[in-house]
Amino acid sequence: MTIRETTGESRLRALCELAEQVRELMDATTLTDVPEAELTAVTATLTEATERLRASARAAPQPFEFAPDGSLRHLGNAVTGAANPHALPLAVERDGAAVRADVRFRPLHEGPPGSVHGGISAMILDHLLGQAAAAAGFAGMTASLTVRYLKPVPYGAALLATAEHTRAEGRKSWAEGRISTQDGTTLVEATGLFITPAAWPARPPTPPEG
Ligand SMILES: CCCCCCCCCCCCCCCC(=O)SCCNC(=O)CCNC(=O)[C@H](O)C(C)(C)COP(=O)(O)OP(=O)(O)OC[C@H]1O[C@@H](n2cnc3c(N)ncnc32)[C@H](O)[C@@H]1OP(=O)(O)O
Repeated sequence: MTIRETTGESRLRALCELAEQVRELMDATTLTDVPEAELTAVTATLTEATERLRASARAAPQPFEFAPDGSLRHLGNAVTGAANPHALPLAVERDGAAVRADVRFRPLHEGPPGSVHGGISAMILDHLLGQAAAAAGFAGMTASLTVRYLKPVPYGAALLATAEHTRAEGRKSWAEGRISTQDGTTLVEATGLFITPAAWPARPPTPPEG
């Protein structure tokens, strides 16, 4: 894992703006109903744009790094990374060994008709539980994740994802969390086991946010 000090904040902001535009593009692609000729024309435009971006490419997404304010961030993360178009991106807030994030899924995340794919909910919970473990000082890799799907998760609605660290034993630690509606109805809940790899420092720095 690479941790470096960030230079080129202005370029990083431009990269995050590009990623946000790509999210808009993905939404538009999922929902578009324009005629075939327009689809073909837009595809040609995007093919050209893709080649322009590939003119100079790195081997991996943006790494863990220290932001100018000293916080640890991971702009390339698939769940929280503002520079990764795959990410919602989730803005995780920490309160002791508990974390929370507002979530609004999009039609792009559809699994069953009209609701969110279960794997997407699991991904969000995996990350939240992992951050709760890290917030408690037990940053690690997910060893197991148990997800219980209680009610379909809607897209388009303002939802809340929360998680907290529950206990630790050596390099193993456990966390639990849930995705709920604003009125407190739990839609999905999860428990996870996180293991700090033996090769990691005993207590890696705890990330204040995504
Ligand atoms: C430097 C800066 C850092 C900053 C840091 C910030 C972090 C910011 C957090 C962000 C939050 C991200 C949250 C998403 C996190 C992912 O998505 S991680 C990606 C998905 N997970 C993986 O890829 C993990 C792949 N697996 C592995 O790498 C290894 O199997 C593991 C999990 C590290 C364990 O390997 P290991 O340390 O060699 O384990 P090992 O010594 O064999 O066993 C240790 C103990 O754990 C038990 N165990 C091992 N595996 C399992 C298992 N799968 N199930 C149950 N028990 C198990 C063993 O039985 C043993 O138990 P005891 O005998 O001690 O009682």
